[in-house]
Amino acid sequence: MFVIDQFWWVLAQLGLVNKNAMIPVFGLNGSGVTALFHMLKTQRFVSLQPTLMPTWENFTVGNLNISTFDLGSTVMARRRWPDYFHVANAIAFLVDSANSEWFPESKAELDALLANEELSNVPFLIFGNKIDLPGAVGETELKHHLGLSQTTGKGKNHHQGIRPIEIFMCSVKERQGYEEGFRWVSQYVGYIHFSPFPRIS
Ligand SMILES: Nc1nc2c(ncn2[C@@H]2O[C@H](COP(=O)(O)OP(=O)(O)OP(=O)(O)O)[C@@H](O)[C@H]2O)c(=O)[nH]1
Ligand SMILES: [Mg+2]
Repeated sequence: MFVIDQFWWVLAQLGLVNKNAMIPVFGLNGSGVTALFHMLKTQRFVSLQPTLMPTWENFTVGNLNISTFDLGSTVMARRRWPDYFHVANAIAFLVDSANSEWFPESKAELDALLANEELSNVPFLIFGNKIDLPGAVGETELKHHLGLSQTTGKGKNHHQGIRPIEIFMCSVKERQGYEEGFRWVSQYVGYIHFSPFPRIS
């Protein structure tokens, strides 16, 4: 089994077969999670109501088949986020880069995720969304507000025993930036077996 896994992994790294990964996507209210999923599935940008019912979503970016959940971001929904940690091969976290008032709360939620032991080896893909809006901050400023002084780097990187973490500025509306983020994270993930089901608690 180990040899087959290694062989499959090499093919996947060469882009010859698709990888699968479970990547829960979190973010504060209105950061653009549902709009992102909608764009990835239908190539269309829509204005949406806040998510109230969790849904399970699937889409493909490059050679990565991504399974994920749209859980919403109400206080109740955020309490359920940890139920999905044990199935996560990576975490994506969206920040509305045009809503500076909410940067401290975004930082607090992101810090809590980064500090969670269950996620200690899980790569983090952070999106600074809505760069199309006039008030959006740039990458350096957003990194400062989120306390991300050192990130892994956007290229191909070697595992150095340190959790990969990187930020990608994007606009779901303008279809910019998010695919690069998923391509970056794809170098760290890709498993044949995973359970898509949340823990019952
Ligand atoms: N200008 C602009 N608006 C965006 C972008 N992405 C999302 N939006 C809009 O922002 C609003 C909130 O987006 P949603 O996708 O519903 O946000 P969400 O993260 O799912 O929010 P909750 O369901 O409340 O957790 C919607 O009206 C989207 O159309 C973007 O890149 N640019
Ligand atoms: Mg939503």
